[in-house]
Amino acid sequence: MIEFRGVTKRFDDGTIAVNGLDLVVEAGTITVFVGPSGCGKTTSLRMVNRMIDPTSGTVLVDGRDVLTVDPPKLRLGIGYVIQQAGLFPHRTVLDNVATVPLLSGWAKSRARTRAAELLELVGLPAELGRRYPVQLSGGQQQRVGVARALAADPPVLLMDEPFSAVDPVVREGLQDELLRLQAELDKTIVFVTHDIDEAVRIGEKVAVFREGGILAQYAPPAELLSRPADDFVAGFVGKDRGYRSLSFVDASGVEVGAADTAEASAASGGWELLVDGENRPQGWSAPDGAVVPGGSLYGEGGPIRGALDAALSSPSGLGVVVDANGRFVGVVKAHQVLDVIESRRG
Ligand SMILES: Nc1ncnc2c1ncn2[C@@H]1O[C@H](COP(=O)(O)OP(=O)(O)OP(=O)(O)O)[C@@H](O)[C@H]1O
Repeated sequence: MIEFRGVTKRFDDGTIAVNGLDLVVEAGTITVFVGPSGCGKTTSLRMVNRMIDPTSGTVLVDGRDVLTVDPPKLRLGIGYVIQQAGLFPHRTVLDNVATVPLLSGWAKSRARTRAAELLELVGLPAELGRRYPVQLSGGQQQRVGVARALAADPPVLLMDEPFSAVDPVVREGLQDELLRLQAELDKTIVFVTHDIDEAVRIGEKVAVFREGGILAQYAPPAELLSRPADDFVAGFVGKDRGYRSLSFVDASGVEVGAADTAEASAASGGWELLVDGENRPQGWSAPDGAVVPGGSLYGEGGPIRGALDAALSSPSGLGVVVDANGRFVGVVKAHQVLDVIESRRG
């Protein structure tokens, strides 16, 4: 657990970067610090591993005031990942990952074996270990940065805009990878970003900072979207928040209709779903016989947002529901989904 108690940071030039921060990061969770530029996210993060010390107040890691722990010792238990990975350019990927174990006194062969395991853990092929950082893509470098931070198996991981230098598609892949890793490793992670979509996607709790280093709201993502504390947070979480909040609502109660393609056709004014030999949707046949691409597919059991999107994006107006193997299960209509949302308003 990480705890900020009345933490303020005033730099020598008088800038107040963090102002009276009170916040608890629960062990084994991903907490995201988000907010506009200059609102104190990085300063708050760096007070955890003592790259910056507070002017007043206390930061505790597992109940210990960090000011009572020697910084090098403290940092052995706290992995740190930064934007563009911050890898050592003249060391191979494997040696980059082995850095911390070597610093902790491990024998070289053991450190390298561990480094190889970590590359596998973050989804990189072993042969990349022999390359130098410049010979990797941005996304691969970020994975190496994560592997390096995990090398000493620290209980705490600090991540400062780790994925912001890569394009949106790679970024989403890295976010998924982080969520997968976290399900396995159960670290206490603090993740800084200025991207609210990234924050609500990966955070179990999200701290929204405002200018002047003030905490505006600290809540689970669903609550931020459905009940922003004030106009600043509402503005920051942005447009479409009603729709986006459906990402956190389950779809129980939405009836999936007509599990066969012929019936789907009857219900849709001549539109017919096309499936392959494995019953996987391939698009629609329009009433005039033209073949058109399908809309988004809704994976059974997913959040209700996916069901609504499938219906809205389908050329026939029938959202296509598939099982975990991508096989056709049935169809949903937008009004059915909306009826369920309405009925839950209570
Ligand atoms: N060493 C320093 N001396 C003086 N002011 C500083 C120093 N470091 C940061 N600041 C100021 O403190 C404030 C908070 O900075 P910080 O880097 O924590 O913000 P941030 O929210 O992480 O911003 P960004 O998203 O742009 O990285 C800013 O106004 C910044 O200019």
